[in-house]
Amino acid sequence: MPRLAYLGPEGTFTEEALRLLDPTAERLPCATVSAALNAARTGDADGAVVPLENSIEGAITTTLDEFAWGEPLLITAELLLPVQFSLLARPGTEIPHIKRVYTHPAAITQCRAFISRELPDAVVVAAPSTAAAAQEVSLPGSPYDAAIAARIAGEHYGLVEVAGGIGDRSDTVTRFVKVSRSGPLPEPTGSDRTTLVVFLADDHPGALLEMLTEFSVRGVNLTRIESRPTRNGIGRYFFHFDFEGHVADARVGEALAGLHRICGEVRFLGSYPRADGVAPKIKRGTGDAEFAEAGEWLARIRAGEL
Ligand SMILES: O=C(O)C(=O)Cc1ccccc1
Repeated sequence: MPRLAYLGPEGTFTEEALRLLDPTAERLPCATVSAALNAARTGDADGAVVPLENSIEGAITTTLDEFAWGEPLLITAELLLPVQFSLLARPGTEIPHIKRVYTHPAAITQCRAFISRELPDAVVVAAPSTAAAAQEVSLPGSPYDAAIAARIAGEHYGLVEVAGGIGDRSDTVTRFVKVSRSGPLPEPTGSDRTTLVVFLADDHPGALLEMLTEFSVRGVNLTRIESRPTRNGIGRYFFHFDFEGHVADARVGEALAGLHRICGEVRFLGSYPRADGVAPKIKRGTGDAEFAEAGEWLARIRAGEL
């Protein structure tokens, strides 16, 4: 039974994602995304589950930066989880009494309309996770009056639901990934995604276009691109890419090799099955058989066969 670290404590959305990704895993709650990833790196856990992006705010930048700067990890699975938020408080609390709210930053950005409509005077403070916020609010003498978290977190920590379904949209989705310290890579399924971090060799006009061209000429469809600061002064960025396909696909392998030739550093973060099962549309001339046939043709002319 694998032991998986996750952003805890019990009752986080990440725990729900972990249970869906691996129902039999032993669960190791950690206080932060970094701590969960470190547990996977050191071997305290066999892997970790962390949030990567959501459909309202986009990237969870702590996770992106860990993937770029920390010891390398391999993404082996992803999950899309619809999330519903509740306002949770100690029994007897009513909305007019709520002056200090505690929750994870991703929940703050996804419940903005409710907060400004129902709690216009409340101070909202960032917590390490939604369940950590619920746990803190449950303590007698807590400086917070309410937490925003999953309803189940309220059940864990003895809070009542003051309001439910408080997200700005009912169809908000968070994408989680499962990572491990090393391979093997998941086998290609025909509906896969690959994730990379790419640092430029040097800053010059067209550097981003050159990278995108490596994908474009091989018919590789991007599904996410982010720029993050290199921490080396203003105006210096590196890039995260998600795209359709598996590194075992010829067009993806060739795109990676092309990036490796022209960029400063390419960090491969994994090829894994897509959670939505969508298969890529393979453009004419970019299928595995066409790459193989072209390679054989080139070998023949190099051998002097006319
Ligand atoms: O804090 C949690 O419960 C998490 O798992 C992070 C998070 C927070 C808000 C939406 C989705 C994930």
